[in-house]
Amino acid sequence: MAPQLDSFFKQVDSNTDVFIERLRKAVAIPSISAEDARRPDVVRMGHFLADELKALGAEVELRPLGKQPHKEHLDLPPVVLGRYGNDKNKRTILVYGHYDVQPAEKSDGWATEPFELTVDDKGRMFGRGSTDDKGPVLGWLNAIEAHQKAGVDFPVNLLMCFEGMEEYGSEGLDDLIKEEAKKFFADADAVCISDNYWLGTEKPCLTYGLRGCNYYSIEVSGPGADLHSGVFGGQAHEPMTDLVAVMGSLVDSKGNILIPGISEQVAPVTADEEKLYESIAFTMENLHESLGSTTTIHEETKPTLMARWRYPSLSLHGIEGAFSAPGAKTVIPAKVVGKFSIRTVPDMDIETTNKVVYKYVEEQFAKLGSKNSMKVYAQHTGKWWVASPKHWNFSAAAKAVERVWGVEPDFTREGGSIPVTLTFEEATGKNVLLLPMGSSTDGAHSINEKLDKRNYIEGIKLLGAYLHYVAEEPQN
Ligand SMILES: C[C@H](N)C(=O)N[C@@H](Cc1c[nH]cn1)C(=O)O
Ligand SMILES: [Zn+2]
Ligand SMILES: [Zn+2]
Repeated sequence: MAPQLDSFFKQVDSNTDVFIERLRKAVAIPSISAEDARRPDVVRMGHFLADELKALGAEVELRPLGKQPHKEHLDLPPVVLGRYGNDKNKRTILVYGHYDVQPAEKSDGWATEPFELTVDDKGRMFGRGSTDDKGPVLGWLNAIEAHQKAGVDFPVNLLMCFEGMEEYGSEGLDDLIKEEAKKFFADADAVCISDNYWLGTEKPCLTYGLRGCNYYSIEVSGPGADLHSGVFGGQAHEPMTDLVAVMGSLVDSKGNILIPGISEQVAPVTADEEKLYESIAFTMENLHESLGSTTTIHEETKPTLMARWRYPSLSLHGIEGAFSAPGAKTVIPAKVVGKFSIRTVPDMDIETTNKVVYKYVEEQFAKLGSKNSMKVYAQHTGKWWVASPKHWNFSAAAKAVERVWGVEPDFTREGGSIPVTLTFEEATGKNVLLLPMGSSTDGAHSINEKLDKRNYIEGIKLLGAYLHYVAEEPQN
């Protein structure tokens, strides 16, 4: 394998500019799944990927998913299904990624235009989606191209499933995965997802767990229209005052969730699990660097990692309808929608969690004695996932990490969520591996999201090397 991988690696290095150009084109498409007006851009991004794949010789289908639930005027973006290679003597690996991105505006505080890939002198490639998840998705395409240019036989058959709604709860994808498990995905021997991050900036990891995510809205309304606070203040119940009181009762500033019935569902920590945290390469400095501050709740790494992987958390995200522009508008908003989410862990149940959340929010609102109306509902939900890393899929990836990065990877869990991971595992019955490309300082979902050139280029080598080791790894 050594000379083959060396030729592949050489091609990756000499095609650096081509691969960065491909990322530049992808970042330039503002494929924001959460914004209705950007839906044509999300669709455009799906077509861009499909065209790039076709040009590389892959068989590609754009699968429509129908209308978006609760937004029937919007078509869901298509799922890009691809196949590269169909050799019965090779293993088949199914890879998943997403081509949609989080919202981004320069005015949010970006130093550069979010949809223009900007490479600085430290090799940091700034742009929305660079690390989450356009860089890793293009990593698979780049690995194919470097094999072709190196004249190295592609070691596996590759099935690809790239969606455009991951950042909005993967609407519509669960059903497609279940339907295709015994059709398009039938040959898959294992699944690999590159859509998370290292714990720090130097040590690669393989990931075997994710938290789930239940995302909620609380709508409070009363007045027929926005009001003048001088003319009407003190006379009408104000939706924003009610909402802030309810939202303020969900979590305290130490991160404790105040809703009864949440912590009761969390599985107890075992003695074996306790030991795992000791060997992970992670420092508080890593956290300070990726946080961009030292404002941590915990002072030590173990409770910090447990808070990220092992316990639920509740975050307040924003208020739709609230005055948020600079200046001093004296308005009483007539209707406001508060958004919060709970990251869930074993053994939390989606429905039980919804039930206790609705009950608690309704009780808190009732306590206010307000004449306004309140509605609470889940926008989307997705279950947590924890798998066994004792599988050839993981051992092949560990060898690839050692070959490319020269170190043994850490085995980690992830605080974020990729809702369809569990669906892939259950529907195909195959092992799922998370193989991250980006690092802890990439700022996914934040301003100034970036992917380091080094992580992109070595990451392409990693994805390709993983496929070579997969081809050779003995069955468990
Ligand atoms: C880890 C992955 N790259 C990611 O960012 N996932 C999102 C998925 C999500 C869940 N609800 C909305 N989006 C995340 O963890 O926030
Ligand atoms: Zn994301
Ligand atoms: Zn992602």
